[in-house]
Amino acid sequence: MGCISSKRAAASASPCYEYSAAVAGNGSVLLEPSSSSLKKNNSASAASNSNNVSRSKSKPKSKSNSSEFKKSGSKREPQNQNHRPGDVSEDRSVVGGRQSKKSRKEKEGSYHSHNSHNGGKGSAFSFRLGFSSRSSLEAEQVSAGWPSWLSAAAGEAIYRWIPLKADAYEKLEKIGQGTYSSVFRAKEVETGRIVALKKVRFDNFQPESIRFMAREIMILRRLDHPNIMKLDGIITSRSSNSIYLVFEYMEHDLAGLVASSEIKFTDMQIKCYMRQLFSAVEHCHLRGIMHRDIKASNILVNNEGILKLGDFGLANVINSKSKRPLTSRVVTLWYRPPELLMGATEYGVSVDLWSVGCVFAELFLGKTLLKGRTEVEQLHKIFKLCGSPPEEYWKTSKLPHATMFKPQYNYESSLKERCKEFPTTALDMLENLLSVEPYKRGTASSALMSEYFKTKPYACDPSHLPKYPPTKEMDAKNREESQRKRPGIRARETTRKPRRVRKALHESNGSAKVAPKEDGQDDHTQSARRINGGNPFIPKVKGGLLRRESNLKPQFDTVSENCELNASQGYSTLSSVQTSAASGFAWAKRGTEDGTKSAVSDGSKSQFSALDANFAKSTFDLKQGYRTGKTAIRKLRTFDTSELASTGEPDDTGNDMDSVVEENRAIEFSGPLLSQQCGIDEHLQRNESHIRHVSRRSRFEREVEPQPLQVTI
Ligand SMILES: Nc1ncnc2c1ncn2[C@@H]1O[C@H](COP(=O)(O)OP(=O)(O)OP(=O)(O)O)[C@@H](O)[C@H]1O
Repeated sequence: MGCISSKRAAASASPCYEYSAAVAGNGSVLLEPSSSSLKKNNSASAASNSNNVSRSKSKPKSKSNSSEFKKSGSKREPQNQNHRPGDVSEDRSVVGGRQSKKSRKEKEGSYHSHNSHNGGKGSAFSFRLGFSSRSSLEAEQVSAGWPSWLSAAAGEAIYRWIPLKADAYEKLEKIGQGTYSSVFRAKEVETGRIVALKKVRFDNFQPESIRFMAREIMILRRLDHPNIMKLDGIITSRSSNSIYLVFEYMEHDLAGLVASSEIKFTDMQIKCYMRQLFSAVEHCHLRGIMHRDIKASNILVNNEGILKLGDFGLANVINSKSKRPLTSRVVTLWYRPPELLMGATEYGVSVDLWSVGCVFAELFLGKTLLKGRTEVEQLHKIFKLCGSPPEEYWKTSKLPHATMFKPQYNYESSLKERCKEFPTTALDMLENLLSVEPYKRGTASSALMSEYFKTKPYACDPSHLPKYPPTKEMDAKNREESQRKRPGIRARETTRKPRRVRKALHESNGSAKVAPKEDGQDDHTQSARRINGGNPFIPKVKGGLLRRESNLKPQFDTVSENCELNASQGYSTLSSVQTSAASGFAWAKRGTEDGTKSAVSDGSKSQFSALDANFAKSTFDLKQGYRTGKTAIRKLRTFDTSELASTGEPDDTGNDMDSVVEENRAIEFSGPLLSQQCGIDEHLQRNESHIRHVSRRSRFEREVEPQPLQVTI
């Protein structure tokens, strides 16, 4: 296929790529160096080694070396928790030698300590490695300064790079918290440049979790576009169980901007952001990558108005030839397309277009478009907004759970009504993006060529966007927290909104993800704390049914299994709760793991009892969660390896990450998907107040617990 060159691409300064190259890139991800380059590498690393050794010997171990990072003047500077004594000065390969550019070039041969961005077809990343064995590659990488655990599990991801030096950065404050990472602002000592350090931690050096991270790195290295976050390099330590990914620093994320009450985007500004976002998505898709977690908080914006798509932790390579099923447990719930909610295991880039549609609407509305609290509710909201698909769709659908989710009544789309304030061309584009049928969503390229971008008011130039005060999702959260701590406000707010529930979830969870939220609340502070599988609050009943969830990332599934165990111990009666196939939606319960089919109880009554049980169990889990949650997280904070597990080793296509769906996965319902006539809203409200009550009580219990005395030695 020819080169994609258009005014649009030029306008966005997007490089010109061949589609065929992108797709061909899917499979071959490795590099074949010539034997001479191999020799060069060997001698380079030997040189690098001796250099490191002599440096570590000559450099006396000082106190400040006890932290991997240079000490910041700021008192708030977080210390590296994973530091072990001797990390820096005793272990020569703890941090690789990142000398001045010139000497580095001389000494390292073909290694790069930062992103070389040779982007496009010629990427070093996209050839085959010629090492005689994995162990020789490992030896090579270890001598270049990489820890062996990383090289063993993710050699390809770090191929031809050397680690960056930790003490080349001064770590400043924490700026973001993700599911499995913390993000810090930091200063590059030599240049004063501000960067973002994403700390990714692994428990017990599990190869699967390392390979998940490796996939993110490999994908980031494959991408090279002004609207996609650039990975500058990796800081690692031989002994620590974490690494830092170094990114350029971005002042804002869209979640924070949208949440700010002072910011209301104009049409031109929205168009400017959307053009940049579509350009980023187009680049990913042309390079054979689907992001699978597009949401406002993963879209970063700097003070120059440049938007960059970040967080490729769930991204995957598109492999149209592969018959391997994909996991449907991707994309944050509010941005998750209907086919994934219905369990699709074969899907493509159109999942991203749905998410982009949700972000698009959010920019206009100033709040999240579809805020389901459970997968079922999310799908219900989608059908109510976008219309339920025609009969033909259900007849021909191969989606695993399609028959279960088919609504009894057809819904007409209410999108026009809900978005009546939008410009016509924007609404047309939104209708395409939010098509329940994926093929109707078009492509990022077609969106960029749509009438929306061709009509006035045109997109403004990024440099004309206003300079915003700090508005990260985390800033918004902090603002909310400090507001809440102010006396007077606290009492009022706690009676108005069940925040305590979410806080409890947050705390018991151990990671900053929660929660169902109520209309009118700040969406994005919620999204950072959304419900996830690690939350003991989630009522997942063994053997089948209910769960109040879930925009979890797949890596946390195992955590919820642990919680499921806790729950089932004390609340086993709930496992017999049945759902109904009778009204509202055609329910069926999938066989449990041992293959038994559940009986289907009758009538709408059981629908409600399922929902009641769900919420009742939530309260149980909430209490239980305080006790078990943290241990559960600690023990089982591991990745859902379903996409990694099938092969273990990379296959020829390099697409080993992309595979097996959770077999035997119990279908998790949060209650039946009811039509509005069934009064689900009132029911949810009732349950909500029940949760509120329990959370208040449990908080009260916690508060009256005696606090341990502080002992000063
Ligand atoms: N380069 C950056 N510059 C500034 N802030 C950043 C940068 N990268 C990430 N952040 C902040 O950190 C937050 C979390 O980062 P990121 O999404 O990459 O982590 P994650 O663990 O994958 O998160 P999640 O689970 O929410 O997807 C972002 O929402 C953003 O606010």
